[in-house]
Amino acid sequence: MAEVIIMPTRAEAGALVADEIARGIRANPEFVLGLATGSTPLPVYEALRASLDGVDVSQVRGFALDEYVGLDPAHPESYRSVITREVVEPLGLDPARVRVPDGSLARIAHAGELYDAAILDAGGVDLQILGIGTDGHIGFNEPGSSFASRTRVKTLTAQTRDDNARFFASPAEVPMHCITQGLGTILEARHLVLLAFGAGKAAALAAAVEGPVTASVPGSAIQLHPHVTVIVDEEAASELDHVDYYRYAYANKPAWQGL
Ligand SMILES: N[C@@H]1[C@@H](O)[C@H](O)[C@@H](COP(=O)(O)O)O[C@@H]1O
Repeated sequence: MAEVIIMPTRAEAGALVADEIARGIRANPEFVLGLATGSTPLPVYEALRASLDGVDVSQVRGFALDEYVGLDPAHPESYRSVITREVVEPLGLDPARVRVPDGSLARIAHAGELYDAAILDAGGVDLQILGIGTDGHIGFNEPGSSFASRTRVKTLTAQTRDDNARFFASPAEVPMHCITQGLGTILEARHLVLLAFGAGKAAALAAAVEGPVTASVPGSAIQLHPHVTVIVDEEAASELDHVDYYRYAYANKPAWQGL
C-alpha cells in the first residue's frame, strides 16, 4: 500500500516534496525530476525556490508528463510554456535539460518513442510528481489506458476537456488530443509522489489509492509501484477508508526513513 500523508495545507505539502527533491539533488546533481502540470504541483514549485537556494541545479534534468497535440508551443497554456514559466525560469534550471513531449503535428508520429528513449538515456526518472484528474487520470492517461502503455497520443475525455477549459478562452479551444507518458513509462520512475488537494479530488483519489487496480482508474496503477508517496489535504483525504492508519503510520514514521 502506498504511504499516504495528510497535510494541513497545500503549502506544507509542497514544502515536504520540495525538501525531498532538494535532498535528492544534493546527493545527485544529475537528478532526474519528473514534472507535472496543472494546479496541483504549484505549491511544490513554489516551495522549491526556497529549498533549492544555494543548491547547484545546473545538471538537473526534467521530463514533463504530457503535452497537448497541435497547440502552438508558444501558446501560454501549452505545457512547454507552463513548465518554462512555472519551473525552468523560477528555479534556474537549464532549459536544454528539461524536456516536454513534442506535440507538434509534424513530428507526432515518432514523438512518443523518442521521448521514452530520452528518459532511458537520462537514466530514468528519480522522482515523478503526479496529480490526478477528476476522472482518475494520471499524466493524460484517460480511463482504459493500458498499464503497459508507453508515451503516445491519447484522446482527451470530455470531462478532462471541461476541467481544463478554465485555462483557455473557450471550451472549444481545449485540444482534443494529447501526448502523454504511458502508465508503463510512469511506473518506471524510481519514486512516485502523487498529490491531490480539495474535495473535488476525493473520489478519484480514494479509487486510485484504495480501490481495485483497474485500467478504468488509471491512477490505481500506482498500487503496482514499490515506492509511492501520496500527499493530500484533509478534503482530498475525505473519502479514504484507512485514514486513521495513515495518520498513525505518519506519526510514527522513523526519522531516518525520508519520503
Ligand atoms: N494532464 C494534467 C495532469 O497531469 C494533472 O494531474 C491533472 C489534474 O489537474 P489539476 O492539478 O489542475 O487539478 O489534469 C491535467 O489535465
